[in-house]
Amino acid sequence: MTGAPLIEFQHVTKTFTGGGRAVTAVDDVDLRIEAGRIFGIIGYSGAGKSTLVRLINALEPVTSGRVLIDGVDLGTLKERQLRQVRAGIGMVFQQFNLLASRTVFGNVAYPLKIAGWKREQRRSRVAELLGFVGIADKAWNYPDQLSGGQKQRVGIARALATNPKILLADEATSALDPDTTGEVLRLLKRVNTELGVTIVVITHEMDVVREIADHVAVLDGGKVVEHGSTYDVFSAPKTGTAQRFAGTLLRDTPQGDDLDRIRARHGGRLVSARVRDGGGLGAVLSDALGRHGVRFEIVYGGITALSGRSFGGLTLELIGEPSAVDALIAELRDTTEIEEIPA
Ligand SMILES: Nc1ncnc2c1ncn2[C@@H]1O[C@H](COP(=O)(O)OP(=O)(O)OP(=O)(O)O)[C@@H](O)[C@H]1O
Repeated sequence: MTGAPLIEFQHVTKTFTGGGRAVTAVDDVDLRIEAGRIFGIIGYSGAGKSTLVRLINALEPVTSGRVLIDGVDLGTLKERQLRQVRAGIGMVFQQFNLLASRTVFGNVAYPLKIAGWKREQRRSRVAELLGFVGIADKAWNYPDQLSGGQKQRVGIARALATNPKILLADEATSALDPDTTGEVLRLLKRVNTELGVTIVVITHEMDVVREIADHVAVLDGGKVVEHGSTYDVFSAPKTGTAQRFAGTLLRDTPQGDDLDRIRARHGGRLVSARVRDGGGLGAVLSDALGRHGVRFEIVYGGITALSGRSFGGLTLELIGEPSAVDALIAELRDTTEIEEIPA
């Protein structure tokens, strides 16, 4: 996975004007999405996620900057060439957007028909796709006879029909219950690993990012405020927005009433330490504690995994001579992200 990114934003701004006012939905975004990734774009409502997607599939022109797909600047293309680019990009929607008057087969065959596939080719391609998404037995059902999860499987099969390189999933699981969400996310993962499709997942749900995204960008007010590997961004979030999203995964530091209750029960000094994969906090602690003659008790904590790597926080009560506790904290600071909770 080297070379030019499959999708690249270079200083992209998108401003909507109308009714005498201007809204900058995407604000000077620089972003590279490499081929083969499942890339999450997370942000609250109004952050500019849908606009970003519409710029990728050239449904909207940029106001300034460049969007490149496979190295080609979309701004330089004529409408006919843009249609070709769009044909290489599949799209999955929150509300599925299936044609109610057509069967499952008819819905999945539709883009093939438009692309001029012959009847026999269409038949075998649709059969193959329905098998892949696991609803071959529903081919002759209509959308209103399907569950939400089944409808989204149809949506995914339809999006994949013409063998796109890129799949854009805009809140694709937001209308589904947690179990069904899990099934659809596992299917998207197979689309990525088995078919090699690069997936851009737009979501406001941290669970979706955690489940499938290997890389992520956090969008806020039209700007990318943090981006990187999902583990790096959410195990050590820097901005308030990323911290709030990370906080929905794990409560690892005591706050408010929890902290008051801990204080009431523990008279010693309290420190909170970050736990990071490979950080070796346990070994560092036991070694330093022994040497300084300080005892400890774990009073609060949470550890979870992201992309198969653990992170979290532990709050310890340190019990010992004040000078020994000071020396211990000073020593731990060299190797560990540790903070004393003020009394
Ligand atoms: N066609 C448009 N005309 C005017 N303003 C728009 C248009 N599309 C989006 N906006 C504005 O741009 C901003 C970003 O909207 P966008 O839909 O991209 O955000 P979002 O993160 O996808 O939010 P949501 O999750 O609520 O859809 C909002 O302030 C929105 O009102």
